[in-house]
Amino acid sequence: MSASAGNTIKCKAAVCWGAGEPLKIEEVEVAPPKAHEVRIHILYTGKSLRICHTDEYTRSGKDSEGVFPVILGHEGGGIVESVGEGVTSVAVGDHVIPLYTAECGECKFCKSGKTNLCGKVRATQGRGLMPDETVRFTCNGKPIYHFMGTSTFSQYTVVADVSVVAVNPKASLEKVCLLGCGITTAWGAVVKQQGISGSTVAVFGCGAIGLGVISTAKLVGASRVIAVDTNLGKESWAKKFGATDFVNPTNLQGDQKIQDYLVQETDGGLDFTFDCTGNVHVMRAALEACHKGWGVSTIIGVAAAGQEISTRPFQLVTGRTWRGTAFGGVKGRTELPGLVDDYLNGNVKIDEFVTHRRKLSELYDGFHDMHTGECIRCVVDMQD
Ligand SMILES: NC(=O)C1=CN([C@@H]2O[C@H](COP(=O)(O)OP(=O)(O)OC[C@H]3O[C@@H](n4cnc5c(N)ncnc54)[C@H](OP(=O)(O)O)[C@@H]3O)[C@@H](O)[C@H]2O)C=CC1
Ligand SMILES: N[C@@H](CCC(=O)N[C@@H](CSC=O)C(=O)NCC(=O)O)C(=O)O
Ligand SMILES: [Zn+2]
Ligand SMILES: [Zn+2]
Repeated sequence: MSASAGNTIKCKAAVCWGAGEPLKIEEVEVAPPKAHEVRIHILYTGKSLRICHTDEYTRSGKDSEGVFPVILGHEGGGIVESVGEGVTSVAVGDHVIPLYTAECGECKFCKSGKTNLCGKVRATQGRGLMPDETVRFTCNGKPIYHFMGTSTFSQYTVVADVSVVAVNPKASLEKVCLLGCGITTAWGAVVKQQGISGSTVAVFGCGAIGLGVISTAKLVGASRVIAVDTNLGKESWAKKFGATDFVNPTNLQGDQKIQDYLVQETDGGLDFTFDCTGNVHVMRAALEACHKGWGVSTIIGVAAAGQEISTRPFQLVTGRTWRGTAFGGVKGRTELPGLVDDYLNGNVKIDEFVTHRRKLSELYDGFHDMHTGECIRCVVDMQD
């Protein structure tokens, strides 16, 4: 047991006090873990300079589940500081990755074998609470909500035991923290679909998610991988990660739509497409760029509250499939240790995604940097 076990820990965290407000570095109190909870010393947390779009989306007030004040962050790596009663899956000193998609192994979802969407803690998680409907964070006496069951923008966080996995300590947490979201999502979105080997693929949006989809599609043997992005600076990134072609949809002749261009360019459409933008118009284009009879389009991007997708039902009647994925369909506790080993063996790229590093005190600066479009992933050193 560590010396701090059983005591409240005072540490620094980036707190968002209200929708649309900046993050403020504050001293917070982190209560000890209750039964079936784990307190983690977070060493690194990842973000796009967009802080992984999803944190920014909640900060901005566009998330229908957003609650404030809150400690955001969901792509972290750390070391278990203490555990509550009944925790058997991780121990003090383990190197761990918090999981925003829990895996209890016992609920209807987990037992179905059909999905990674565990139901055990999702309802309380969506309300910013621990499973017992209370919070472990306070700041100046005020309770602070949790985020996605992880809250990695704090030097210490508390998570449910079903929401954390121990990984090989030989892997640098500075790198594998990124498996907490983006890279794993992209990897799973590709490897969990049959038939991508030998097929044509189009990837809309070349941030970390899109680049991860491109590199995994290449890895599994896709015959052609077309990257689509409005940001010209992404062409060299897309090619570096394995894209065979790059198209800027704003540079097409006349008023040609990107889906029409792609259908023409690929003799009837793509076998597989992926939306990695979160833009509902792009999602439609990605579906309509699929080949009649068999094309499959996967939505990965998260759209703001109130946004809806649309297309002519004829697109589906004529054999295209529209689907989506959360955390790439990956079951975190079962599969992340293997993915970490794949990284150590050189079979999964992580280092190539890291374009920026920041100190905790600079975490919010990243929100400004995000508008430069130069960042793929930024790793924040939470001790600094
Ligand atoms: N389903 C899941 O489990 C997960 C979903 N996500 C979601 O995935 C999405 C992508 O995340 P991330 O890669 O970090 O985001 P980024 O913002 O880093 O990347 C998105 C890319 O798409 C480009 N883009 C914007 N508009 C268009 C357009 N109309 N056509 C083509 N490209 C466009 C952007 O260009 P520019 O920079 O110039 O705007 C940028 O290059 C987000 O919505 C995120 O919330 C993330 C993780 C997990
Ligand atoms: N609260 C949001 C939900 C946004 C969302 O879809 N999140 C993804 C992960 S995005 C990571 O960067 C996800 O896993 N969804 C499944 C889930 O159970 O939340 C909203 O209400 O829009
Ligand atoms: Zn479950
Ligand atoms: Zn994310």
